[in-house]
Amino acid sequence: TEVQARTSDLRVRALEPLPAPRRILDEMPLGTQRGDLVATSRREVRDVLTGEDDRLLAIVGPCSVHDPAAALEYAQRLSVVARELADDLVVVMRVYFEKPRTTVGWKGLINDPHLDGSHDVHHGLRLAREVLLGVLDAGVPAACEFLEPTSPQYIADAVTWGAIGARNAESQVHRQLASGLSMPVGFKNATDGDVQIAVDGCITAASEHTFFGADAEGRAAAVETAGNPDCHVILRGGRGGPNYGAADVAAALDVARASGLGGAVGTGVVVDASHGNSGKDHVRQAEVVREIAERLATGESGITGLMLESFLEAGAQKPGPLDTLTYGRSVTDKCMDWNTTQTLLGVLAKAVRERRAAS
Ligand SMILES: C[C@@H](OP(=O)(O)O)C(=O)O
Ligand SMILES: [Mn+2]
Repeated sequence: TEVQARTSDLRVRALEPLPAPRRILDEMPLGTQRGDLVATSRREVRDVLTGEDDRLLAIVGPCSVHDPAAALEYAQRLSVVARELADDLVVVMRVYFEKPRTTVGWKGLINDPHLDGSHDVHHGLRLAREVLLGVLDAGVPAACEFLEPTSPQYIADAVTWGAIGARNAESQVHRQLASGLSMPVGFKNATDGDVQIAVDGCITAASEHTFFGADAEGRAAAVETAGNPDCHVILRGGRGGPNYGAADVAAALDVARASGLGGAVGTGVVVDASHGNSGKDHVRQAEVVREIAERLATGESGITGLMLESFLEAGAQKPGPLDTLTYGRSVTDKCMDWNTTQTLLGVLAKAVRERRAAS
C-alpha cells in the first residue's frame, strides 16, 4: 500500500528468494553411509565430552573453507591420520562456511562463494553442502560454526559438532538455535574472555524454546525446540589474554559446574589453541598445543578436546577470486601447515595414552 511504501524496506535493496531446504536436501541427499558416519561420530563426540570415552576430541582444519578442492584434499589427508590415531583421538574436521567478522569482511563460502562480493548465495548453499558430503565421503566427520539462523536447515543433517562463536555466544538468537541442533554444540567464551557468557549460553541452549525460523519448505515458522543437553564451553582466550593455562581451565570448570548443568558442561572444556590463545599466530599455536599435550600426559583432567586451525599451507592470505590465490592457504585466520598438524596430532595421541596410563 502507499503507506507501506513510505515506511518499509527503505534500506533493503532486494529480497532474493532461496530454494527451499527440502529441495536442496532432495537434490543432494545425505544417504545411508554418510548418515551413519554422522550419527556414530555425534555419539563418539558426546561420549568424549561427557567423559564416557577417555579419548581426546580434536577439531582440526582451516579457519574457513574457501576452496572446495583444497578442503577435500585436506579431508583426505586428515582421514588417514584420524584412522591411525583412532584409539586415542576422535578427529572432526573444521568445515567452516560462515565467518563472523569483528566489523566487515568476507563472510564465507555460503555468503560469497566466488569471493568477489557477488554474494551468489544460491551457489554458496549448494557448494557448502557438496563440500560437507565430500568430507564425509572421505570418512571424516564435520564441524561447523553456525551463524545464520536458517542456514542449518540446508546443512545441519551432515554436521557432527557445532560451534557458536565468541561474538555470538551471548546472542539469544544463537542460543535458541543451539537448543534445536541435533549435535553437540560448543559455546566460545566472549571476546573479552568472559567464560560466564559461554556457560549461560549452555544453560539457555539446554532449555526448550520457541522462536522465529524457517521450515523445510522455506516458510517462516515458529520453531519449537526440546533443548540441547550436549553443549559445552570452549576456551579461546580474549582481550584479557590466553585462557588455556591449568589455572584458567580449573577456574572455567568451577564456573561451568556452578551452573549445575552436569553433562559435557560439568565434565570439561574444549580449548581452542588458536584465536585469543595464540594471538592468531600459527607458530605460537603449535607451541600452545605442545604445552597442553605435556599437561595432558601428566594426567591433568578437565580438557576434553582441542581445536586447531590448520590447512595445507601455513599462514593466511587476503580473500579474492580463487585464480588470484595461493592454493591451500587460509583466507581468514593464520593456520598451521599440514606437516606441523600431522606431527601435533601424533603428540596429542601420545599424551592421551600417557594420561590413560597415569589414571
Ligand atoms: C570465528 C573464529 O572463532 P572465534 O569465535 O573464537 O573468534 C573461528 O573459529 O575461526
Ligand atoms: Mn579463525
